[in-house]
Amino acid sequence: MRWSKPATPTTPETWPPHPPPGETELERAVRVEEEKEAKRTSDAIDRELELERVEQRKHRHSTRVLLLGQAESGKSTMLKNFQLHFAPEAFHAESEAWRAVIHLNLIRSVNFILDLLPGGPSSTLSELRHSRSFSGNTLGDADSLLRHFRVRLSPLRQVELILVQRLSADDPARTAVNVEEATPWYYGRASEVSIRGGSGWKALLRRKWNSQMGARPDELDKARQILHACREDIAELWVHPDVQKGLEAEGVVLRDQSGFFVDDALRIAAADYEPTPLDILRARLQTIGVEQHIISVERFGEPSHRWVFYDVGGAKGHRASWAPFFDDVDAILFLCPMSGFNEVLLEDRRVNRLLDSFNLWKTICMSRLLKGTTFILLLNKTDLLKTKLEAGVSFAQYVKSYKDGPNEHEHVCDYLKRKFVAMCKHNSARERQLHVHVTCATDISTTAIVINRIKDAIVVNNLISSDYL
Ligand SMILES: Nc1nc2c(ncn2[C@@H]2O[C@H](COP(=O)(O)OP(=O)(O)OP(=O)(O)O)[C@@H](O)[C@H]2O)c(=O)[nH]1
Ligand SMILES: [Mg+2]
Repeated sequence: MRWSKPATPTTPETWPPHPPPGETELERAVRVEEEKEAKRTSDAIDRELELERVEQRKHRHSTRVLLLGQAESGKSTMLKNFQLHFAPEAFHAESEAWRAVIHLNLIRSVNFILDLLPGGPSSTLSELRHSRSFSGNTLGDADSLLRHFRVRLSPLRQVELILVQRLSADDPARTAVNVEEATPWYYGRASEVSIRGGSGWKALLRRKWNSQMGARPDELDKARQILHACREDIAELWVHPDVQKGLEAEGVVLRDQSGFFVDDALRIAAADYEPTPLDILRARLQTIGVEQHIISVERFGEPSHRWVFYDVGGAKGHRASWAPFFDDVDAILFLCPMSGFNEVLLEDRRVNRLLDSFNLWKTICMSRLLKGTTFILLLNKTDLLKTKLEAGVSFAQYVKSYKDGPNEHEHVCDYLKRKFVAMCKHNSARERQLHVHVTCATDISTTAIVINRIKDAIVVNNLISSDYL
């Protein structure tokens, strides 16, 4: 907020003014009180102005970027890439915290499988049908196999509880039970991992145990030991033909879901597991609300440049909290997951993902607050788009305006690029800087190239708008 100081009634040399001649005792008391009040107001405004100046001095070398896009478009993953690129030491220092998220991703997938298959709490009315078709084994065989895994892997429920408690320990309102409420539960999906509050949870996992945290000092170690003891069973469960058939019968492709680590269970559940940068990029942690992340560029012998990122929750219920951040950013990074053309939103299963991205983009372009802001559009998840098209999923079947365009990756990317650029032109109040990149946010080396281009585009644009160029 900007303050302007009200004009003082006299020049500073004559402040406070001389007492008027013939002033009574009462008039004097009133005048002195008024002068005191005026001084208090003036001092308060001076303090505000000074604070603002300090803030401006501090932020002179900051670039502020707002990440926008629907849930699971890859915003937080792109942010991790910026961290890895600009501040690799800080990125690596956080890998221990990410280990807990990766373990939780893995455990939730396993518990999801056990709950979904016949006999589990989430199995549906079709249970009987699937039990019968469960591998062509007799009903008894299938039942006893699943019972065997459920018993062997039951300690994972406790590990899940410990990790959730530990990750959400700074937020008393969010317990292991209501942490689930952040995302609507959907029958065919493993539940989300979501924690409110920026990067505070990372510090929590590093910090030594204290009595308020609710987890005993050895509990994280214990959780890792239990997971380690279960790893052979997890791997066995996953490759078992009955389990694969059961998931297929339910129409669940677990590999396509965010935070899928079951293929790597033996490595990830190993006692000495250290997450790789790629593991960290693949870890899924749903963003709740708006998180501010400050990245200080690690460069020796140069003054540090700061990047301030606002990473938002993309699900429909979180979008109302985006607008207050619109008027104070240098660039918008908008992500559209191209592979979503044949998917629906998790929070509203009537809405196609690509259509939702189009509508969001249109709304952002039309925003008056953003009329002068540089836009960077990332057409993300290009790898998944390619896999889908190569597997024969028809783009034109879902996007009617594509008509009889070739079902090839390059053509589809080109089409989407043209479509987004045209929407931007059509809906922006005035001409704006728009940079478009096709990305795979889980590919570190290609994303590094894109990040350098983004950096150049934002820096040049800032120089232009500050009249340096
Ligand atoms: N294969 C593939 N996976 C990706 C890509 N980009 C992101 N992901 C994965 O997609 C999942 C979701 O990404 P996030 O970055 O958490 O999505 P988000 O936009 O921050 O989602 P919200 O926080 O819910 O708004 C993560 O597990 C990522 O690893 C990509 O280009 N290719
Ligand atoms: Mg996110």
